Parts: sequence; C-alpha cells; structure tokens
Amino acid sequence: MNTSLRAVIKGLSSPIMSNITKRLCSSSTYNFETLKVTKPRENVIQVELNRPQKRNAMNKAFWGEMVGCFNQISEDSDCRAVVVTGAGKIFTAGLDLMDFDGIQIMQSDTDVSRKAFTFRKLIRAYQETFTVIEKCSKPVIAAIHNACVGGGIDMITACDIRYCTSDAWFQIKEVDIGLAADVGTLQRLPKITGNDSLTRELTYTARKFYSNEAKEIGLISRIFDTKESMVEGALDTASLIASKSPIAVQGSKISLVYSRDHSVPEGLDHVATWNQSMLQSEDILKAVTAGMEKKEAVFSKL
Ligand SMILES: CCC/C=C/C=C/C(=O)SCCNC(=O)CCNC(=O)[C@H](O)C(C)(C)COP(=O)(O)OP(=O)(O)OC[C@H]1O[C@@H](n2cnc3c(N)ncnc32)[C@H](O)[C@@H]1OP(=O)(O)O
Repeated sequence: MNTSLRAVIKGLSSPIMSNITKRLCSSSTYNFETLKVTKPRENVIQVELNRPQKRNAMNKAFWGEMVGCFNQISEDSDCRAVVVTGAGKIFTAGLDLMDFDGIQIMQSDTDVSRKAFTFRKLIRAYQETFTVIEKCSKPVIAAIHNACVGGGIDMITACDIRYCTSDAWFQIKEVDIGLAADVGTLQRLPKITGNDSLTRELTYTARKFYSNEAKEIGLISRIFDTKESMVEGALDTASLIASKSPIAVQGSKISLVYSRDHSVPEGLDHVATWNQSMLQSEDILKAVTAGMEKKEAVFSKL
C-alpha cells in the first residue's frame, strides 16, 4: 500500500475503518487447535490439517476453525497463495464419526420438524467450511498423500489446484455411512471432471479410486513419488503464483469461479465489468516493463 493511502486510512477514526487499517498494515498471526498454519515461503501460507493421531478426522473444532482460518487468510495482505496438507500417515479420514455436532441433534427428543431445522442450519454451516476456500481470493493448492476420504473430497474439490502422491487413494465414502454427501462433492466434482457418469458411479458405490485414475479424470493435475517432493512441488507452484500480480491472480480466481456457475455471455460480461477497473492497475505497467527488461516485477501488497 502506498504511504499516502496508508495515511488516509490511518486518519479515519470509525471502528470499521480502524479494523481495516489493522488488516492492511499488520501481518496476521494464526492460532488454531486443529490446523497448523505456517509461512514457509514469502507470501505463501501452508495450512496443515493437524490431528495426525486421529488421521486428521474433521471434528467439531475443525468445522469452525477452517472458516476462521480462511477468512483470515483472505484478509492477510502478506499471503498470495495457500497450500493445504495433512499431518501424519494420511491426508484425512473425513468426518470425525466420534465428535460430530449431529450426534446431539439426533439424540435430542425435540419435535422432528424442529430437529430438521437445526440439521439444516448445521449442514449450511458445514458447507461454509469448504466454501470459504472457494470464496478466499488467494489460490489454494491441496497436496494429498495416502488417504482422502469423505469430507476430504468435499474439501479438495473446493480448492483451486490438486496434487497427490502416487500412493494416494480417494473415496466418496458417504453412502457407506448411510448419507448423501452434502458439503460440496456432488456439486463440484462433476464440474471438475466433466464426467457425470463416473461421478455417479464413484458416489453410489463408494469404491476407492487411486492416484492414476484421479489424474485421468482431471481431479488431480500432478502426481509425485513422495509426500516431501509433493509438498515442495506445491510450495514451488504457490511461490510462482505469489510472484505474479495479486490483482491479476485474484481477479482470475474470481472470474473462474463466477464463470463456472454462469453462462459464457454472463462470464464475459462479469470479467468486462471487473477489468474496467482492474486494467487501470499499476501492476500492468510494472509487469510489462519488467517483461521487456527481462527482470522480475515486484508488486505492492493487496
Ligand atoms: C453434515 C455432515 C457433513 C460431512 C460429511 C462427511 C462424511 C464423511 O466424511 S464419510 C467418511 C467418514 N470416514 C470414515 O468412514 C473413515 C474411517 N476411518 C478409516 O477407514 C481408517 O481410519 C483409515 C483408512 C482412514 C485410516 O486407517 P489407519 O489404519 O491408518 O488408522 P486407524 O487405526 O483406523 O485410525 C487411527 C485412529 O484414528 C481414528 N479415526 C480414523 N478415522 C476416523 C474418523 N473418521 N472419525 C473418528 N476417528 C477416526 C481411529 O478411531 C483411531 O483412533 P484411536 O483408536 O484412538 O487410535
């Protein structure tokens, strides 16, 4: 941010503006029980699912913390790309079957319709846990090793880019525990793979599928031999993204997400409206000049 803008923002005294000032002028610290958040590279954040003893199963705390974490990342001007990894033996075992808000709702003896309303609120809240990844303007790369089960597929399908290890396997497990997947897989996977028939097969049968098939169907874009090489590869991609104009990268993400859910004419109209402002960015001159001079451009924080 340039000095005069900083001064103007600092001069504004309302509580909302002072929050904005804090956001723009200071870098974030992250503190979560189920997520380990680090900054392994310049302008890159790594979010590690961090319950290895429980195979990174998604417990009550996790569903809330993801929302807090990604909202914070969205506002963090020192972050331009994110890598999501899993600690320990596997990426994630999906929903924590022992620590799930639905258990209390099921056990309560309230009227069935009232229970239904409560369940609806819970499901909508759990959906938000992964939709925040899509809403986050910074590109998010999922780096998946070994198993990615149930809620794990919901999560990775909300990410921008997916890498995995050669030993990775995937399972849309929900029918095996008696439910229809409801936090994103059924909506996002067919759009990612463009294969409706296969999405239905994988959903109805809950059969495991492995890294090669995941790559063939377009769920995964790169396979690595080891977790270490995959995480390095994901961080390299994140660093490359972070070296580009944040105006260009974040505008691209917003346009891609919008266009996925709209017609081509609507998408074109949306990006025209977007770029009528963004084409005026200083980043364009910086990028073009650096390109001509064969130098690296340095872009201001966003
Ligand atoms: C509104 C709802 C929205 C969300 C819906 C989401 C739905 C889903 O995610 S459906 C899928 C649910 N997940 C499962 O059914 C997977 C169950 N786990 C396994 O099959 C295996 O654990 C796995 C193959 C993933 C890994 O096997 P491994 O041999 O490596 O580990 P284990 O010895 O089985 O487990 C180690 C400890 O972790 C605990 N654990 C594993 N998965 C879960 C889980 N999903 N929920 C709770 N806890 C889990 C396991 O109990 C062991 O704990 P401990 O006995 O204390 O050592």
